[in-house]
Amino acid sequence: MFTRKLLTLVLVVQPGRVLLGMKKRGFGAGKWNGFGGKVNPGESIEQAARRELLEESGLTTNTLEKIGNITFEFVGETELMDVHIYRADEYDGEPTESEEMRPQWFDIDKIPYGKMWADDIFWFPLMLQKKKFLGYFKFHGHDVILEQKLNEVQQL
Ligand SMILES: Nc1nc(SCCc2ccccc2)c2[nH]cnc2n1
Repeated sequence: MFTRKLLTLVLVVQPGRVLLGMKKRGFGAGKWNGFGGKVNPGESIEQAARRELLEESGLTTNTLEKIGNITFEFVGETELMDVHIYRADEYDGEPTESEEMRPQWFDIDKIPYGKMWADDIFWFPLMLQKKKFLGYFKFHGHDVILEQKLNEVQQL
């Protein structure tokens, strides 16, 4: 019996570069990732994505575009992670370090996949091409992918 936990992830993309944050603590600590986290009761998923982006990076955006939805299963855990992924092509503010994240811009051809979640190398190219996708990744621990599905879709 699986339950699902709603989570958000926002990638801020500018021509030729993407903003990532080094997660300083908690889930995924030590990996570069987009900005995101939990959806609070009474909050829409999009509102939660905006809130986490502001809390973790200091940025706001008018252009949050839903680009993907990936479900993560971790062997031995009965709670699936239902991650709703957004792309922001514009932003206001300055990337600011928070308790959770240390933001840094990366050239598209220098994205540090070796220091990111192992699934990212599969769907980042779709995200960067503004394609929409649905995915499922089954992890053993935090580093080994046992099974994966990833399909481009026309609408989410
Ligand atoms: N890129 C990526 N991100 C996540 S978790 C993102 C959602 C999240 C969860 C908890 C705190 C903050 C943000 C992943 N999990 C497994 N593979 C993964 N790939």
